[in-house]
Amino acid sequence: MENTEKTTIGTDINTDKYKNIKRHLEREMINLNPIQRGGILPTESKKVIYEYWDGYSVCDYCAGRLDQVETPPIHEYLEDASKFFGADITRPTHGARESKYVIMNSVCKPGDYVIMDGNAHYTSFVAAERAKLNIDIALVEDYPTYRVIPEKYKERIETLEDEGKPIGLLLLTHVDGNYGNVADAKKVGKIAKDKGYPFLLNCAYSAGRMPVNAEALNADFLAISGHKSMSGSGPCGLLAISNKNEEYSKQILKTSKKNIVKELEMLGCTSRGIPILTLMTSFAHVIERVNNWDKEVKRVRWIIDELEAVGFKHIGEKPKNHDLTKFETPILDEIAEHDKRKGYFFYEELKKRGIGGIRRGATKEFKMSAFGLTDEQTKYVVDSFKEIIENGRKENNLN
Ligand SMILES: Cc1ncc(COP(=O)(O)O)c(C=O)c1O
Repeated sequence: MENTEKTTIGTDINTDKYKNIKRHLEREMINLNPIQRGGILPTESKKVIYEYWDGYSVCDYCAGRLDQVETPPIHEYLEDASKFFGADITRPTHGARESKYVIMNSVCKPGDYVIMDGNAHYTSFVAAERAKLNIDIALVEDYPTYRVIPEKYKERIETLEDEGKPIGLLLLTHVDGNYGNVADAKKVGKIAKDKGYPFLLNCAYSAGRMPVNAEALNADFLAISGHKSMSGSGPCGLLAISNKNEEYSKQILKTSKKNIVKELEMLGCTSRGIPILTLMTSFAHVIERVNNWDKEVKRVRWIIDELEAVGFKHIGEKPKNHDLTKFETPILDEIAEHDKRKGYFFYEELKKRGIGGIRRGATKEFKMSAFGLTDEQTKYVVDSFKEIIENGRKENNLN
């Protein structure tokens, strides 16, 4: 018989505090945090959220698997995404890290070595650890450039081979999250190809901001972040797969013995609501901005020139090729020493001017991005930095 007894589970929990959660950084502010700039939704995506905000909202017409859904046009979107990324097959995931894990867990065997660059993101390490792989590092250049050295991959392959250690995968961070260096993926891909190892390109900071083509870069797989660089609501991502080596795609897309349409690595289905929907509605916007990447590169180079002239030092490769920029800022540090607000003066002065996304209290160095800002906004940001420095100098009698 059905249990109709009334329960009181959870009724003593005060849930009022969850009812009106406000975003700490106001939406109207200019957000300079590099992880945020490529995930800002265009208006068309914001509007569609109202249609799709229920739980499994994209699954109304599912015939068995997420990537095959025709209404909304997920299947078509994934085919178009493959075209856009120069790949053959694309699957939705929950983010770049999940895409990396899928590859590591399916293409490699436990105990294999994955060779990654010295700028690799922590998510590459945790994905490898979870897949029970060993990690080997291809060192990068020292301070202040930190550029990836493609030849180091060759060296590491040869060393591991000499030591009889099994290599399962080469992984390259296309654009790293500390310096915004754009690695020479094509060269690393060529090394992987010549040596016969699969090559995974972590495109969390590249695909969706700048042109990325798996075939042209000799990449077998692209790990793409929807919320970081494809104007998607988090969490979402894509895994783009080249089908040149069918052995790999067979392993990655292996289906369950019991639930025969469900792909194991996707645990059947991945992104099942708003996130995948926003990837689709933002696609036109993403295509347009990728085709305007040259303007973004010009923008960041201009910012660096302007801010180096007032005492900032840009860290990373020169010339700069990506919007994520790291600065050492000794002048801010000097002002902080004298200002009564100490290290918080910079954050507070920026906030007054409607600018956010720079870490609170950071004055020695910080990362920023102006990706997608208008020219007017870019100038406003740079002028605000200059004004804050000038005022700080004057008020504290610094030269
Ligand atoms: C270089 C790089 N790779 C991967 C990630 C993780 O991306 P996701 O959140 O989509 O897993 C980040 C996040 O900051 C990153 O900077």
